Amino acid sequence: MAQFVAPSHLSDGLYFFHGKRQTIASEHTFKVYEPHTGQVVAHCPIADKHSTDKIIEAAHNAQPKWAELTPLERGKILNKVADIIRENQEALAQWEVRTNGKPITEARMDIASSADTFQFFAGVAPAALKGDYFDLPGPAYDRFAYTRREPLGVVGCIGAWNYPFQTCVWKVAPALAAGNAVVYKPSPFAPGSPVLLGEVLSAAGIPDDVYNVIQGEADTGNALCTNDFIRKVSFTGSVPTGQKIQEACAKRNIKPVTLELGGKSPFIIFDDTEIDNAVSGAILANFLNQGQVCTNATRVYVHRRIINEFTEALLKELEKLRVGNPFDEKTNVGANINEDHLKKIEGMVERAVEEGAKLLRGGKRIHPEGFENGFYFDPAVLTNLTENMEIVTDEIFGAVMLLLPFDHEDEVVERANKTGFGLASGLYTRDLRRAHRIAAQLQAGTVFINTYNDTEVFVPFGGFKNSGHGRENCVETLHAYSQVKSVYVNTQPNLEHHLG
Ligand SMILES: NC(=O)c1ccc[n+]([C@@H]2O[C@H](COP(=O)([O-])OP(=O)(O)OC[C@H]3O[C@@H](n4cnc5c(N)ncnc54)[C@H](O)[C@@H]3O)[C@@H](O)[C@H]2O)c1
Ligand SMILES: C[N+](C)(C)CCCC=O
Repeated sequence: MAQFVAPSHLSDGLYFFHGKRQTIASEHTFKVYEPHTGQVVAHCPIADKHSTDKIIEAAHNAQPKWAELTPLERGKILNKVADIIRENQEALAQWEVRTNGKPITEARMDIASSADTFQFFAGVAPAALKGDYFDLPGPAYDRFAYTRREPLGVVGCIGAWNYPFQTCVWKVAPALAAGNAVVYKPSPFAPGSPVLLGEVLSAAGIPDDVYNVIQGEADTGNALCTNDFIRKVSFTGSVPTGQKIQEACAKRNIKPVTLELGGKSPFIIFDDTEIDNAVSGAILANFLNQGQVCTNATRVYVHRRIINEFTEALLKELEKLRVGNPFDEKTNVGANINEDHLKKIEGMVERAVEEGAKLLRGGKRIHPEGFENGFYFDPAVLTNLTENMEIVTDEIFGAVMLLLPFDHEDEVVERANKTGFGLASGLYTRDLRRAHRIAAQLQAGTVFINTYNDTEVFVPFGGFKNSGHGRENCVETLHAYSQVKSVYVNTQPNLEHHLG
């Protein structure tokens, strides 16, 4: 068992199988960028169907031995994974910054919570992966039934780029705890983190081929979804890709899918709110991770009576915002994932302004000193918006806050729910009865009251409506990575009885 040592480079060896980092031969590659410098740091080979199938087959062969361990035995190994992640928190966080461009202070939180995720599933699996017992007619010791919770086999996971390490862990920890093998395909925009996790898992004692990483784009993802050995797919990404994945999985073996998709969350601020608290909440709901957060609440509804006061306090607070070098402890906003994404955000802001929106700050690419080629965007605040503008209806996935006035509770709830998405929502008020009344009406998988973007590994996370189905981060997740078998028992077989 090799000890985990954080690598000095990730320019090759971006695959993980047979228990170690590997590379493969391929005619096609994609470029890997370092967002904070804008430099190309690797050319990663793309896995075609043949390479994908081979790695999945090895996972299929390795899985039964892993499944033979009891959940407690697997849990002991997963607890070691948590320990190794904690021991290497700083090195892993530094890699997360290089991979994604986020501020180091946020990357440290992602890594710490990933350790908690392994510890949580290691601890709950022995109690959660249990069966039931049922009496049947006759003496209880003659006829009874029981259920067993069994792993699915090999689980295919496909990840997004905004939380590369954490997204991977949210899938891999419960899948492994439930006795499955995993084949993970990261986003080509952030391919390194799952490979580092592979080295951590091996150092903790996960058997070879139980955890694997393949690389590629849509075709590789599709090859994973349509492989017969894959018994479930867990996906994090956009709604259109989620639709394609659900369709591919339905056509090939009716694979169950967990879909963690996009959002367009509302954030409602009532006029009884402490303005400074609401300002902090709105900043957290919009500019965390450069705004590239699925739960982000770009639609900030502010009661008309306080909107001027709120806007003034917000703009004053944002004067302190530091955008730039993500390794600097004082930086609040780092680099966006890539140039295309940055242009997409800029384009949405430009079109909104053309449609009549007023830009109160930011909204443009900037070139911080020393990092001129990195993908930096000055967070935007827009007002003078209408509900049917593209920027108000579509997911931006960038640091753009939209200020929308409202007058009445019923009106704002209706406007908040007027979206196909349903991932998250938030509200700020001192009136707790109103807070819970609205929480019950908001059509979203998570509601934040006087807070935003909290995540705990034991609290379910997932979407309503087009934001997906299935949950991560809770005991029930183990059920999504296992299946129930019912066993009927007759301890007194009596053939005569059955023939009448
Ligand atoms: N709900 C959540 O937990 C959550 C978390 C993070 C991001 N997201 C969402 O993810 C989106 C941003 O991420 P993205 O740009 O990486 O999303 P994306 O849908 O473009 O890509 C996600 C992944 O799917 C792969 N892929 C693309 N086409 C595929 C296909 N046809 N078959 C199989 N795989 C395919 C990509 O290579 C990538 O690994 C946003 O919409 C965001 O809200 C959701
Ligand atoms: C940890 N957060 C901030 C809730 C992000 C969850 C993953 C969504 O992008």
